[in-house]
Amino acid sequence: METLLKEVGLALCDIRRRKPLIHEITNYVTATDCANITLALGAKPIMATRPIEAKEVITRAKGAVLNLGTLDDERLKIMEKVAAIGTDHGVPMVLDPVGAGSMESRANAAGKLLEAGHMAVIRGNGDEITSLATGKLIQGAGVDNSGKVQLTGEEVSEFSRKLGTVVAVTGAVDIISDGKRTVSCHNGSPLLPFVTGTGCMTTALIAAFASVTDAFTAAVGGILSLGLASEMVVNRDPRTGPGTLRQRLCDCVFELHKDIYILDGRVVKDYE
Ligand SMILES: Nc1ncnc2c1ncn2[C@@H]1O[C@H](COP(=O)(O)OP(=O)(O)OP(=O)(O)O)[C@@H](O)[C@H]1O
Ligand SMILES: Cc1ncsc1CCO
Repeated sequence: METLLKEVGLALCDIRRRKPLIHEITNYVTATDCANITLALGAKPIMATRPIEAKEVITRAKGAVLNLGTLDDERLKIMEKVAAIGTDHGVPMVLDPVGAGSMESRANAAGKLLEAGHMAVIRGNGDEITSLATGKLIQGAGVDNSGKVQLTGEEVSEFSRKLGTVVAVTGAVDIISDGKRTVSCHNGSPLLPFVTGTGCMTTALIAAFASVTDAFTAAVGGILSLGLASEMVVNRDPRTGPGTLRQRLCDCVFELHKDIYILDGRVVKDYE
């Protein structure tokens, strides 16, 4: 585990040295938060959605986010195009299947993107990942984690092999698998679900890490970065509520340093 956490720390240094461009096609609810947290980590976000810009941006990017949060038909077409071109150019892409846990139309859209290109990582909550891997929708779930699905490391590993990508399931405990290695991350704060877009922000951080390291290390790095930053915010001020947490998350991501993962990261090998 020490090696993995050291790799994450080195990847953070690489991001800060190289300042990789990250093409983020995300939703209008959380776009600003995603852009700011990407900058706070050390990468450079660009939110480009005009059809004519798709090729120009994805071919220059070192990583990409495809987030289904506020999807429309035109945006889905652009994402399909970006998924295909990004795959041809070897750009690591992270799919965030927002809402695919409860909406058939979103699950279908996610399926189209998985056909259009190769995703380095799929990051979602338990509802979303279960729906993509099994086709089962979770009744009544919205875009937020319903908490009804508690996946095991074995299941996430199986989903990773089935979907052919690294799968990162977030929640109170996060589980990450590349089908061979599976770990669980135990950092974070119970306040995080009260701030919309913390999943979207995690996905943006994973894409930044994926631009400098392998997909599995990237998923661990993005998740730990958000979790550790949230702990820093809450530990410094016991009166922290959702508004303060949102405001201060970027400050604490900005403060992260290479050794923090090994010092404070709570990561456990889950299943092989
Ligand atoms: N109860 C909790 N305790 C600690 N950390 C949590 C908890 N719930 C979620 N998290 C963390 O919050 C972040 C977002 O995870 P979550 O599963 O809530 O995403 P999401 O449902 O996709 O969010 P959104 O759609 O609002 O972007 C992750 O980094 C996760 O580790
Ligand atoms: C609330 C909400 N609705 C669509 S996207 C989004 C942000 C969290 O994913």
